Amino acid sequence: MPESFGSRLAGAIAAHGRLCVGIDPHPALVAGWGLPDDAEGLRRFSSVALQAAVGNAAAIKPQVALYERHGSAGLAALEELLADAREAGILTLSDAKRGDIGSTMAGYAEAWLGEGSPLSSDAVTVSPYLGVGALAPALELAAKNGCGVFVLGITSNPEGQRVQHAGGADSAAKRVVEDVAAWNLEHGSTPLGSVGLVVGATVGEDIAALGLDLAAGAPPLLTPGYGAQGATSADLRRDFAPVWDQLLVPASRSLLEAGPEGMRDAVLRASEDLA
Ligand SMILES: O=c1ccn([C@@H]2O[C@H](COP(=O)(O)O)[C@@H](O)[C@H]2O)c(=O)[nH]1
Repeated sequence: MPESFGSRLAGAIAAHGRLCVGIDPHPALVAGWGLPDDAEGLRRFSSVALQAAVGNAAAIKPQVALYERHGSAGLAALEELLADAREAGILTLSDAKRGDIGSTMAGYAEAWLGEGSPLSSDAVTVSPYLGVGALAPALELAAKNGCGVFVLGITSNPEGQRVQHAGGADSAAKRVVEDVAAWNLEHGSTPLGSVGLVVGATVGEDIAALGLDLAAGAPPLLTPGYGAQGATSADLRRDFAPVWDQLLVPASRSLLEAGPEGMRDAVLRASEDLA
């Protein structure tokens, strides 16, 4: 059996800290970096962002949508980034938010977690709207290949609440958290589970309100919202204190806005802020 993703992630956090560098080639950022908004521009953008992250962060998180804008040429740039990151020894978490019925989910799983697949990543984000059970092909392939899956729990955007909080004390979000805990408890949760949750840094106060037990099954917690969306390290320390060791904190625009020359320093500052 390969080393589990939970174990690999815990090792990466111990070695490089809990920052995850988001690589989001928004058109305005690409232009601000003096690059053309085409596949070649994305390639150069990704390469500089990767170099800023290597050795200074636990993982990178490319935002797949922003590569998909350029069709197959954009995805080729993403494939190159993933290969370069693998070569550099930094974990890759592709933010693709995939989700479908089980038989189709198997296709997504092969694409993002399959051994030797062009877009193969260490982990991928998935949506549980069709049921956590429908994600089984991804969870199973991840376990087989030593990869990880991050399931949307409570997201950082204000619009998420209407769906995710639905059900009150037995909310949709709570059921997702419970299903992820059950999977990790059955398949391994030491030092961390290999199935994680996305829990927005901006909605940390909702954890208690919804009665979410984020410690059960030790899911890694990806907490978008730190930086550009307004959440601070103080917010994270207040709301996530009992599960601090499970945190993988992504930041994209707040690092990328520093530009190609300033990005490495921005990464170092954020990493220090989260230490
Ligand atoms: O709940 C969620 C889930 C995913 N995201 C993604 O994270 C980054 C955040 O970027 P910033 O520039 O650091 O705000 C982006 O790729 C989102 O699609 C999220 O924000 N919230």
